[in-house]
Amino acid sequence: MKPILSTEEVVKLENIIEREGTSKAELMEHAGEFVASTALSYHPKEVVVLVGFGNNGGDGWVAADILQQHDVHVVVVSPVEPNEVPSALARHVARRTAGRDVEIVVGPSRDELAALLVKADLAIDAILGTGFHGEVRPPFSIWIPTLNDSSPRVISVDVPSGLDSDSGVAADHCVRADKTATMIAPKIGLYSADGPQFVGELVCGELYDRLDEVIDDVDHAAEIVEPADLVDYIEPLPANVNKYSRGSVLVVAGSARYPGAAMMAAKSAARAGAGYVAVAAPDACANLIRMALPSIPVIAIPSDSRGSFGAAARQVVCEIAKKYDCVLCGPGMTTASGCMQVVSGLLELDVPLILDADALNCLARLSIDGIDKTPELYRREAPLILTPHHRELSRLVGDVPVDDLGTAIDAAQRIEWAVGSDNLVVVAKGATTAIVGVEKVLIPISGPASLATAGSGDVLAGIMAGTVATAHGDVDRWELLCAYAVAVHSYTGFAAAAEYGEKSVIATDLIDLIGEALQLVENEACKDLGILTDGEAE
Ligand SMILES: NC(=O)C1=CN([C@@H]2O[C@H](COP(=O)(O)OP(=O)(O)OC[C@H]3O[C@@H](n4cnc5c(N)ncnc54)[C@H](O)[C@@H]3O)[C@@H](O)[C@H]2O)[C@H](O)CC1
Ligand SMILES: [K+]
Repeated sequence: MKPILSTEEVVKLENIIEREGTSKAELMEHAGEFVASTALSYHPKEVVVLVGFGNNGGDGWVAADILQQHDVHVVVVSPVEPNEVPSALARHVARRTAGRDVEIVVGPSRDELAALLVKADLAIDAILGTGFHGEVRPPFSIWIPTLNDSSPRVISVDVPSGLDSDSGVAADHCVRADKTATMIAPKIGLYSADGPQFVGELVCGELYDRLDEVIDDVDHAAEIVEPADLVDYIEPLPANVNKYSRGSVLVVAGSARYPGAAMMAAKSAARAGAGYVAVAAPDACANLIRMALPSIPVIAIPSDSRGSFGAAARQVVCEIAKKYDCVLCGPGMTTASGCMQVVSGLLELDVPLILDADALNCLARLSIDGIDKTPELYRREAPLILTPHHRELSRLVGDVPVDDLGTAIDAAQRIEWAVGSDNLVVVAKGATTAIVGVEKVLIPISGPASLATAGSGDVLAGIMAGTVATAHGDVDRWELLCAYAVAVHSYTGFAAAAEYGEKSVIATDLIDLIGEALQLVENEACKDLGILTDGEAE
């Protein structure tokens, strides 16, 4: 796993590295080398390097120097003369670069800058880095839109200029990068809020060869899960299994209004590998589900007058649920009072439980001012996985706003820390999904925007249930298991976008591609680990 840091932790890490004997000046040299090598991979002939007042600019001055030594024609665009750069570290490298054969343009007008960019085939954005806050001031408020309107490829140094490296909020003017070359470790803002829209492809330069020895001396805002980290969950199906030993799932879901959600979740759980999946649905929609899913037994549960779980549902559902390896509750269920009772009953059972969709809304309603204020509601011995999107997560914590990765992690941690159990995982779904455990935050492989379609969450919940059931409780880290399920869901998105076109994917497409997605995750893991698959070995 690869750590993601807050800006504060990056600064702490720089100080630790300095105490270990590598100065900030040396780190700046390495940062410039990394930017230059990233640029050289495009074989540019004419490069414009835009530098700001601070150390981000310093990285740019170093890169300009190296590129020029590789026979690239370089123009550095600076707001001030090299001698007047305020940061001492950056001033030192600016003067050095100025002493070589590099063209320097100080304080160009908008038109002069545009003319320089027209001639270039690559631009390096070293205007603002982690020191940026607020709104962009002149001259950068003129430079940035001019750069965004120009044609060359753009590499941003550390963060796209104008992006807050912690919140990921983009200022009115923010560089839209093709590639971001970040330093030491990715900053959390690159994944949060507007970050993913501006970052382009992300590459990271470690800058310090003993980074592994010091990286755990600072807190990690999150960790990126790579395919190789998921290898423990990739296992062939043993020959001697039966349908029950493969893992069983009970999907407690559906209503007369939303029977489809139960169907999609159940079918997804089966496609994800569970050998026996059953649905417990209100009798008002049980027949409909039965007809749609011939391979899945459907247990009819007493309904209320509107076709949701009724008052007698809790006892019936809980009696059945005890027998399964995993229970998934919520898709299409509504928040009728019978549903709230079903949720509170399932929470009391000793069975791995996933609460999704309306089960989360029921849970929110069972508390008064956020579930974190009444942890006894959801504290349990058996594993509990909550899979809220941002609105559901906000409701769970008493309507505290949740609208980006940072606020989602904060809200999920409130829920986690109120209970403090290793068996509780909050999968905070969003453009970037965060899997929040009591100690760690994991960022699994993100899927394409095609996944933002109605029913996609039901498919994820089903994949999650199938994954939990097939693990049979033999799980060291529930967060990592959830990361596997999210990765599989992400790959169904890639496979479906390739098959149907990215705008045309609908949730039912994803279900039939779960098998392909399981294989894609396995292939990526093998690639990461340098293991040849059978096909490649032949
Ligand atoms: N992380 C590392 O280990 C390394 C990072 N390096 C690079 O250094 C920058 C951070 O440098 P710093 O000098 O702290 O900040 P910046 O260069 O981002 O900017 C400071 C500069 O910008 C001005 N400024 C701030 N806000 C605004 C605004 N709203 N409008 C206009 N100007 C603004 C401020 O006045 C300062 O002058 C990091 O990102 C890396 O690129 C090291 O080089 C290597 C190690
Ligand atoms: K930058």
